[in-house]
Amino acid sequence: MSVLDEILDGVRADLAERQEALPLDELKEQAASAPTPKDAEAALRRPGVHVIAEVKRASPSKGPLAAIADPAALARDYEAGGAALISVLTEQRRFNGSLADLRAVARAVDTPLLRKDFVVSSYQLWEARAFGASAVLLIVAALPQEALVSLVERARSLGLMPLVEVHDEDEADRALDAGATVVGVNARNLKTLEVDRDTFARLAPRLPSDIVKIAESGIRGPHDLLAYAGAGAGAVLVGESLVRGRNPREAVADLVTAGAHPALRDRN
Ligand SMILES: O=C(O)c1ccccc1NCC(=O)[C@H](O)[C@H](O)COP(=O)(O)O
Repeated sequence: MSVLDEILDGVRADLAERQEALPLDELKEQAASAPTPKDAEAALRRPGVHVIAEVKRASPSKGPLAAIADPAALARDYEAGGAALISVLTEQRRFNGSLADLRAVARAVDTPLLRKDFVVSSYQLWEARAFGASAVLLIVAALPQEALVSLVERARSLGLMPLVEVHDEDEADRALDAGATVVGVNARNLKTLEVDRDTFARLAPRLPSDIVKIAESGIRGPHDLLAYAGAGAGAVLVGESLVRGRNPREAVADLVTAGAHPALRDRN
């Protein structure tokens, strides 16, 4: 069984418990009283190469990364550093995240939030909406095509931007067929967990120019952002190097400064 399959088994079990505890109708009522989602895609389409800063406590590849006792305080640092979006990992078993983290961050910042999880059901989209997200991650490798198409449409109908994540050529084609307009290329192979920073440059030419292209994983600092920018990235998604660093606000600001270089301004 692959790491992704193991994660998905846990996600389905946890989801079944939450669905048992809170029927969909009640969750929909909570979503209806949540604030209107922000326009995450517009934030990514502004000139420059943007930073999506991630609240990430642990990962399958590295184990514990950072305690993050106060995710809201970390998110405020990310916002002060200029992050265009903040990603909050809500998967519990392997990433030690939660929907409570998402809610705490939503109450603390104005920056649009990405719910980063392993979405397999529209119930999780309603949760994302109810807990304050403006965007959701949809991983092509985790979804049959029919489900992907339906979740892309449903996310949009709830006002959430679908960020569709791919790892290879076939998945990139599936993302486009599903109507994705924002595509993340994850350099982390979900079978081996190894990071190959050449993946983005290989897949980017396959994605039309009007697609927002996000380079995900393994970004250590401005030099990686600039390399991804050179290969066509409109944004980078960064977790580990921010949560392990000494000053997340400064680290985000350094990335944002690199992404705002005049040579990169007119590319989106
Ligand atoms: O991070 C992992 O080990 C991982 C393993 C299996 C599935 C997903 C995984 N990570 C999710 C992500 O995509 C990253 O959190 C995100 O791209 C940030 O990556 P990094 O900057 O390398 O922490």
